[in-house]
Order: sequence, then C-alpha cells, then structure tokens
Amino acid sequence: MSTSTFVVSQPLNYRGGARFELKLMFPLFIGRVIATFTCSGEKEVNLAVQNAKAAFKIWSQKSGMERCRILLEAARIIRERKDEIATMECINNGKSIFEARLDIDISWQCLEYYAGLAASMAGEHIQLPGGSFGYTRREPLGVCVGIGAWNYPFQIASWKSAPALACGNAMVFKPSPFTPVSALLLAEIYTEAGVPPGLFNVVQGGAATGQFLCQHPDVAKVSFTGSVPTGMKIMEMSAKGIKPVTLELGGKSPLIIFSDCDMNNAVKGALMANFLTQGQVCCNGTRVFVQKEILDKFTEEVVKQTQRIKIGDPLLEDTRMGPLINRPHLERVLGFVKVAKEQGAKVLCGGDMYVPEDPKLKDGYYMRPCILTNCRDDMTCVKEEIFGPVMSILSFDTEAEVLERANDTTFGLAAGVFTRDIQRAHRVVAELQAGTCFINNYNISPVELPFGGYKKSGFGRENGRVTIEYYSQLKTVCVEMGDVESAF
Ligand SMILES: NC(=O)c1ccc[n+]([C@@H]2O[C@H](COP(=O)([O-])OP(=O)(O)OC[C@H]3O[C@@H](n4cnc5c(N)ncnc54)[C@H](O)[C@@H]3O)[C@@H](O)[C@H]2O)c1
Ligand SMILES: NCCCC=O
Repeated sequence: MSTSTFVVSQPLNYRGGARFELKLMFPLFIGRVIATFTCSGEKEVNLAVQNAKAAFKIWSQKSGMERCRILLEAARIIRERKDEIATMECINNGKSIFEARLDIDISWQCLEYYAGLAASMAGEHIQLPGGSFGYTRREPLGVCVGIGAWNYPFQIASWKSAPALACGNAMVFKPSPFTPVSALLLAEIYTEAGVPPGLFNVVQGGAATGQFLCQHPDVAKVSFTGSVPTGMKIMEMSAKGIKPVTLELGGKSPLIIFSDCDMNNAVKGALMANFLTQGQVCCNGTRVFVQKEILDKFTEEVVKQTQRIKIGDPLLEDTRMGPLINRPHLERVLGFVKVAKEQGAKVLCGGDMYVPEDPKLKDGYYMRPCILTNCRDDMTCVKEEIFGPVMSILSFDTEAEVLERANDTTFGLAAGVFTRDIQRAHRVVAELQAGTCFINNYNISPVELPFGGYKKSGFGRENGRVTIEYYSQLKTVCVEMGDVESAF
C-alpha cells in the first residue's frame, strides 16, 4: 500500500454481518480523497439497531466461556493481521505506522482481556434467615451504541466493543466521519471469529447519525468518546431515554516535573505526553510544570529532542509524526500558537506549517511540534484543549503551589508526576483531580487499568475489570424457602 495511491473502493457501512453501500462523504489522507460514503439516515440506523437486537437474542444466551472463545479468536485474527490493520489505520488517521502498530496491539490485548473476564462473570449467593436465600445475576443491557472520535479509530472501537460483547450485549458503532475505514475491519473480524451476524454493526455519518442512534428507543446504552460540547448533547439525549452513558471527553492535563526527577526519563515522558498522534490525544499532559531549579536544563533538552522528531510520510518506518487530521484542524492549532505569541508566550521551536520535500506529501496538513515558554496560567494555550502538537512549559517553586495550579481547570482526564521521591509521588497523585495519573511515565495504556475522567472530562471507565459494570446490569433474585408471612 502506498501513500499516493491508496483508495477505498468497498462499502463502508456494516450491517447484519456484511458491508453495504451508501455514498457521499470524502475523508482525506494527505490532502487526497480516499473514500466516499453517505451518512446513515434514520432508516439505516433503525435497520442496524434491529439487526443488533436480533443478534443480541442469540449472543446473550451464550455462556461466558462460549463468548470468551469467540473473542479470543477475534483477538488472534487482529494479531495475525496487525500490519495490514495498522497500515489502514495510518492512512485512516495520519498517525505514524510505528504508533498505529502499538494501537493495534492495545486493541487485541483489550479483546483478550475481556474474553478472560467473560468466562468468570458471576453474581453472588446471599444466605437469608430460615434457609431462604438470594442471588444476583449480572445481565447484559441489550443494544449498546458506541460513538468514536477520530484520533484512535480502531482502538476506540475495540475499547467499546470488547467489554460490551463480553457482557453479552450487541453494538452499533459510529466512527468519526473523518476516519471511517478501520472500524469495518473490526466488524469483519468479529464476523469471521463467529459472532452472530448483526452483533457488531458500523453506521457511518456525523452528528445527525449520532443523534438517531442516541435517541433510538431500542438502544440501551451509549458510550461516547469525543469533545466536551458533544458529550453534553449526548448526555442530554440519553437522559431523555433514561439511558446510562459513558463519556470519555477532552482534557488539559498537567505534567509535574520535580527537580529531583531522573532528567532523561522526564524529558522522554514530556515528549510522550505531548507528541503522540501529532499531539491529538485526549489525555496529553500539555501543561508541563517544571520546578525552577531545573527549568533551563529541562527546557534545553526537551527542545533538542523535539527538533529531532522525524515528520513525514506516516507509512515510512522511521517517521514519528504524520499530518494532522484535516486543514480546519491544522488552522485551529496554528491559531492557538498565534494567540499564545500575542499573549506573551515565546515559541522555542516549531508551531508553523511544515511542507515535506516529497512532492506527494505537499498537500498534507503538517506542522512542526511546538514548545512554548514564558507561559502563564491565564493564557489561552494553557487553559484550552488545543489537540495538536503544542507543549506549554510553566515553572513552579513548591509542591503546594503546583498542586493548586495543576487542579485549576474544569477538565480532569489525566495527570503525571516525575520525581525520585516515592512519598511525594503518591502524596501528589492523591491530591490531583484526574481520573488517570502516571508516576514517572506518561501515556501508556495497559488494558488492565481503568481509563477515564474526573470533572468535565467525563465519567464511566474504559478498560479494567470495572468496565464490566458499565456494560451490564445487576438482577437480584430473592428465594423464599418457607411459607409467606403475610401482613394481611
Ligand atoms: N477521553 C477519551 O478517551 C478521549 C479519546 C479520544 C478523543 N477524546 C476527545 O475527543 C475530541 C476530539 O474528537 P472529535 O473532534 O471527533 O470530537 P467530536 O465531539 O467532534 O466528535 C466525536 C464523535 O461524535 C459525533 N457527534 C458529533 N456531534 C454529535 C451529536 N450531536 N450527536 C451524536 N454524535 C455526535 C462525531 O461524528 C464523532 O463520531 C477531543 O476533545 C478529545 O480530547 C477523548
Ligand atoms: N491511548 C489511548 C488514548 C485515548 C485518548 O485519546
């Protein structure tokens, strides 16, 4: 597959175990149209939900072990087709092939993890007086909807569908219209692995399609990944149907670097916290607080390493940064850099458009990764989610001061701390108002650990054992072994 020739010719909607055609939208890769499709309307959404309902009847009757075997087989197929899926993801999103492979690894690991839990899902037995007893059953919810963002298309589809299917649910998934391609591969893999046709469906489209899904009376739950403003709308629509929601939203996370840190690791951590997927990562630690004593040394080293990041064709092995998702987004990110300068920040590197020498990449939405210094907490670049490769460096004196400033945000997705002082590390993370905290690392995603936000970054969790609770409901059964003692 090559950067200049890739075009999708197969249909991009998936219902009842097969692809079906609709045409109109035009996702781009490096400035070129790679596929066309039309948004699913009310009729298509309804058909997908009906297909999912029919498949749910079969799937929910299977034992945990039976579901486990099929999910393990799907994980095996993903592993076997890793390079092909990663290539598709790279073209779908623009992230480097190196990173796309990591995303696919995390995806099959997620399926494997929930396959394991499917077999061990169980309720409780509770002894009551006189030989009576009660027990609980963990039951699926029904048809769940997954709505995804464009930054981790395959991984988001996996993180939502794996726990949903493990619990016995069916799913209708809507990818972002900017990255419609790779969720289809997951749908085909589930079918090949043996799920009933219709268990995992893909409907393509934007806001209107998403609304049809959220408002559908036969949908039992919505799991959403995306921005805070859209999250509010999803919650409002779900509230009208009393549907449980999981909201994985945006962030503006702090990364705190104390002067006693291992400098090498802290610099590597700051790069991991800011420049994966061209900086388009929800949990990025974009507010980098550095203790005054090491500010100059840290800044010098982080700039040096940022300037070495290889930007270019994401399909090449040594590329670490591809193009941003589209032109409006690139312009938005560059706009943040412009405002930062106007507000007094100093650009130490990058922050401008980048035109690769390779002529086939010339229409791509590239920018050079940017480091801003002289930042203040009240600047726009420090307060708002930029969702691009822009790191803001802020200095601090004391632990108490940095904690107050780190928590001074309406977001609460993630946070990180670098220090060699183990007691300080735990004391600081205990005070940080964030759903996911990293000590001496950043932006790693072990599927065994729950991931999700505090405050406006959302609620509910993905990954980890706890997610079973977000895709199932508890039934209590009370069993009388004696006679009824009537009050009447
Ligand atoms: N917390 C997380 O796990 C996580 C992960 C990835 C991205 N994000 C966040 O996602 C945002 C970037 O993604 P985006 O630009 O795709 O977000 P977005 O909110 O614009 O869109 C997300 C999805 O919602 C759909 N949508 C839009 N309007 C809708 C509506 N009214 N009803 C139903 N669906 C609707 C879109 O088509 C898309 O599929 C950032 O804020 C980022 O932080 C969060
Ligand atoms: N590695 C998963 C990050 C999800 C947020 O964008």
